Amino acid sequence: MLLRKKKKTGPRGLGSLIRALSGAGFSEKSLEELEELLLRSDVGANTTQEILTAIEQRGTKAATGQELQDVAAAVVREHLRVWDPGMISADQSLHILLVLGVNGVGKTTTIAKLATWYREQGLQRISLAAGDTFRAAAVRQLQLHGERLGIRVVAQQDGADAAAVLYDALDSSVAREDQLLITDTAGRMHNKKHLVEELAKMNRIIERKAPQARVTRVLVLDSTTGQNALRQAEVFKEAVGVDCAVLTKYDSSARAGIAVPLCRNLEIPVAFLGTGETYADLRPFSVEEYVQEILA
Ligand SMILES: Nc1nc2c(ncn2[C@@H]2O[C@H](COP(=O)(O)OP(=O)(O)OP(=O)(O)O)[C@@H](O)[C@H]2O)c(=O)[nH]1
Repeated sequence: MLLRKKKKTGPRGLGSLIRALSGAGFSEKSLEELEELLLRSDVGANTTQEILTAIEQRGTKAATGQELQDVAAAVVREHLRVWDPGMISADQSLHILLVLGVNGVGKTTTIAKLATWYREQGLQRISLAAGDTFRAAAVRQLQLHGERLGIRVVAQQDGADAAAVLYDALDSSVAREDQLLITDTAGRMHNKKHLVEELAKMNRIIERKAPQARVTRVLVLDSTTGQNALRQAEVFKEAVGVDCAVLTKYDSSARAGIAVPLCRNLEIPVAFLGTGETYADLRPFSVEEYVQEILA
């Protein structure tokens, strides 16, 4: 695990398709092809239409390929939102990341990557809490990451109450003066009532144990799953609220456009992109880089 680095594939061909519309390259067929590729890349129907309209308004006859690409880039750029990971820094007191997401999206790996990233930013006291007690394997997996990274993991026996894990973790995090506590949560999205109750319970415990702590709800989404990921975001946002998202498997997604509808339709800013399977494969979300890559 966490050894292979996957090749980047990209959505892609979007940029060359747009550039090729310039001058004599324009045809209804090539415009349709572009529409299809935009939709397949998951940027969303409204943004797809906006890009097509902007290109037509710019006029494909006179514009260079690069100018058409710039027009498309401007549309995409306008909708993107960033959550600044620098909001958590070494000179602040306890910040709690509640990590949300359904099983299989890369949640556990992302927690390990976040811990690695923040440690590299100079945070010295970081703990992890194995709050996905619904799945025994998730607890073990987090413990393994913690052992490999030399980062403390608070866990209880299988089937323990997630809130009890957080209770313990907060006790020790406050005592150790942790700067960051990253808490896994169970991702049973199909049971919205349970999701709400679990998060409400966690919030009450934080309120009681660490009222000064700042809390950020991070939703982990698998960027290869397109509309599914958006649906998950919708449910989590409605049930418990979401402050920012991490999009995993960006490296292996041919359609990584979901940051656009995520920001645009659900108003969830993106914090990081997961770019591979090693601990170092986490990149703060940059609008410019993303726009360049989507339209490469
Ligand atoms: N290529 C790639 N793989 C990733 C990324 N993030 C996670 N993975 C892989 O995705 C798989 C699932 O990741 P986990 O962290 O186990 O996912 P989880 O959400 O805890 O899901 P379960 O453990 O299946 O419930 C693992 O094989 C990870 O190595 C990423 O950004 N890029």
